[in-house]
Amino acid sequence: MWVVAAALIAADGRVLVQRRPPGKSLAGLWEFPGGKPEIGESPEQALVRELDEELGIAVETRDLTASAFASEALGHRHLILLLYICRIWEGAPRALHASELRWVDFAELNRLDMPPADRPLIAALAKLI
Ligand SMILES: Nc1nc2c([nH]c(=O)n2[C@H]2C[C@H](O)[C@@H](COP(=O)(O)OP(=O)(O)OP(=O)(O)O)O2)c(=O)[nH]1
Repeated sequence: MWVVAAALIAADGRVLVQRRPPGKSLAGLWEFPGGKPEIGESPEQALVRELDEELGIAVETRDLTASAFASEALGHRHLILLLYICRIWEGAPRALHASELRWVDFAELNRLDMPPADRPLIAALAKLI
């Protein structure tokens, strides 16, 4: 399973995370916004679409910087999670799919309950920003 996700980074260095809603797999855990590419989409096109659907923001593919990936078993599937950094977007993110959004610094990011694939990504992100 391939998933693309974005670390949106605000001017003050905080990162946006969203909470997975009840009824979904991994409900209640915090994640980077994103999702699965559809057939025929590039990873960057998929992420632009997901950020529009999930947060209502407009992002240009050129403003997505490929940054890190994680490879983790997830139940009986195997997840490859591609993380992009994004610092430029239009609009104010709203929780259109998530139960909650939060802008967090790295100390908070490390304390949040996130899926296992996200742990190594946070460590990688800390070195990149
Ligand atoms: N967007 C996102 N997904 C993540 C992260 N970490 C992580 O393990 N995932 C997993 C959760 C989901 O299984 C999958 C993303 O799928 P999705 O959000 O598009 O769809 P979904 O919840 O319906 O997925 P699922 O029920 O098939 O697991 O990737 C993350 O940081 N961001």
